[in-house]
Amino acid sequence: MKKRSTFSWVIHFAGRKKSFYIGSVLLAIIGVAMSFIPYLIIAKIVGMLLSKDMDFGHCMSLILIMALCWTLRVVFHSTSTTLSHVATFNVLGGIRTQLCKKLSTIPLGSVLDDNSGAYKNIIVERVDSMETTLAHIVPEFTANILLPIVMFIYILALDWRMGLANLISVAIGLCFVAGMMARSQGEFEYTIQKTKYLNDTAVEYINGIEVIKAFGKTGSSYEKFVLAAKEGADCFINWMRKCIWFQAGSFAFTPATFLGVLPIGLLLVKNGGMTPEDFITSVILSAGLMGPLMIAFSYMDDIMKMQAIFGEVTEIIEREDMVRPDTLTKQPVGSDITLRNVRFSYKDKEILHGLNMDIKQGEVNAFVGPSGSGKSTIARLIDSLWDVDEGSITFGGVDIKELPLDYYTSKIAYVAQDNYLFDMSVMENIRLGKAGATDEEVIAAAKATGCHEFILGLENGYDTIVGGAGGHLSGGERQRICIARAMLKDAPVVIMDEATAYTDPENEALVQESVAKLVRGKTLIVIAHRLSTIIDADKIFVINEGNVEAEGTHAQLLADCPLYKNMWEAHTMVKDDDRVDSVMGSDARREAAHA
Ligand SMILES: Nc1ncnc2c1ncn2[C@@H]1O[C@H](COP(=O)(O)OP(=O)(O)OP(=O)(O)O)[C@@H](O)[C@H]1O
Repeated sequence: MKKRSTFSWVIHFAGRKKSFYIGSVLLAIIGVAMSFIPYLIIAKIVGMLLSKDMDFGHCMSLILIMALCWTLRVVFHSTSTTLSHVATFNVLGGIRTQLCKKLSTIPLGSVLDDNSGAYKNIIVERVDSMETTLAHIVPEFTANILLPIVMFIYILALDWRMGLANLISVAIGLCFVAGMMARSQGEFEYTIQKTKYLNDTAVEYINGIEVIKAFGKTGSSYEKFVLAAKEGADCFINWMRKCIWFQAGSFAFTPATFLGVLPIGLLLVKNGGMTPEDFITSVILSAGLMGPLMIAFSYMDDIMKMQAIFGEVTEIIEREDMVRPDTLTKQPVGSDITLRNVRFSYKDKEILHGLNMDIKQGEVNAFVGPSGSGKSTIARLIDSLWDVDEGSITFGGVDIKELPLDYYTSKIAYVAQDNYLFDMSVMENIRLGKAGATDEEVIAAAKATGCHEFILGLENGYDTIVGGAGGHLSGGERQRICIARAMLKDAPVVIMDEATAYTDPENEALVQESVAKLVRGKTLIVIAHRLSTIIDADKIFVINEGNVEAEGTHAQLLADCPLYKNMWEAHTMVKDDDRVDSVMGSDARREAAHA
């Protein structure tokens, strides 16, 4: 992809509001003209005074014109800033929309591999922090750069020597700037990096506060945050320490135009090379020359920060999308899923080593195997959350890479373990399964999965707002709402990551009941953690170290697959232990009651 400059990104994101930026620049230019006129008027009045040719009435009308110019300058400047703000909010909105869109088109792996705090930080805070710079830079920069240029050209036209005399202090100031740049090379990027790390750490700390408290890690996690804050402060102080004297030198000398203008001008007047009126005009204009430029230069830091943020934004935006066609060219027949010689790695570590699987339409399939063997990875590949590195996955005989993403995702409903519910009503959360579904359809899906009664029992029924990540509901309730959402989606294939949590018998029975209703007549792929739930499956795949070690029914595998047999024995033993525990528990209770 062609690399774009920050300017080109701004124009790109401004979309139809880019004309607002153009308008903002034009108004800023008119504002500059309004700022320039008063200087000429002052010079004119001083000239009249010197030539003893002063007409009071004329002077008063000039002063009125000056006042009008100042007023118009404020009007044009404010309008320019307003337009620029409107365009800027469009840019920020555009960036955020594109970032969010991008997160859904790049492989999920590349999103999950990154620190989640970093995404929040960039989408919310970093983008927001550009607002002031971006909104003010157009009018301010235009005015503060253009006005001195116009003034400088005017001085040159009056007397080119006076023009050049202005540059003496600028040259000295620039030497200090060059020294500053040389001393702080690399420091700026490092400071930005550390600040970003600090922000990410802060977001991560807040996100993980529940876990941190639960595991008593407040001290060590807080330490990480404190260390990041200290590093951030240290590198900033170090950077400032290196620059401060050079910065002070440049601030002191650059605006001191009188250092060159006064001696050279006086010499010219003395030798008859310039009239006193021109001298006065040049001095007045020179006095106002550098102030605006210094203001413009003070934006440099912000501009560099903005460029760094655009760098982070474009790094995400330019990531490679999952390659999928826009239109359906090959129509799948049925919904059989076939995996052939599938290989897959997370970064450099190969997890799946040439898998083959046949998942038949309408059957119940289970993936079982030791923890970390690759069950969830296979399910995510089937759900097209990642792309296979080698081999293929077909759906109804067509390679899923040849199917439009929208089409394919409409065929698969994924019920994950850690089901996410958005901070909105139960009704809206279920409706996410099918865009535009009516309330009746949502309620029908909830009834079909046996959730209707418990939803009606919530504080505001279907209008109950569930907190961020569904925090106001129990784990079992969250999962059942997600099952209702999947039901509404009505996809022919359901992938279910069986919950390992919330395994209390009552909830388990309710969830199982909901699942049974959800998958009637559909293909079910269940990642099973409790073998007792899948003994009736049509096909059980035993996954071990990224390979299919065996496949068959429960009875076949018990007879032929030692790994499955061991797992089953371990599972039934745990169940027996549970029973022993509960008996002992009731005995203990009885003893306690007697006591
Ligand atoms: N995003 C990731 N980046 C790097 N490695 C990963 C990632 N996700 C999973 N893995 C690794 O891939 C391997 C397979 O993980 P996977 O989650 O597929 O196993 P699983 O059989 O579903 O395990 P479990 O039963 O414990 O959920 C593990 O070694 C895991 O550490």
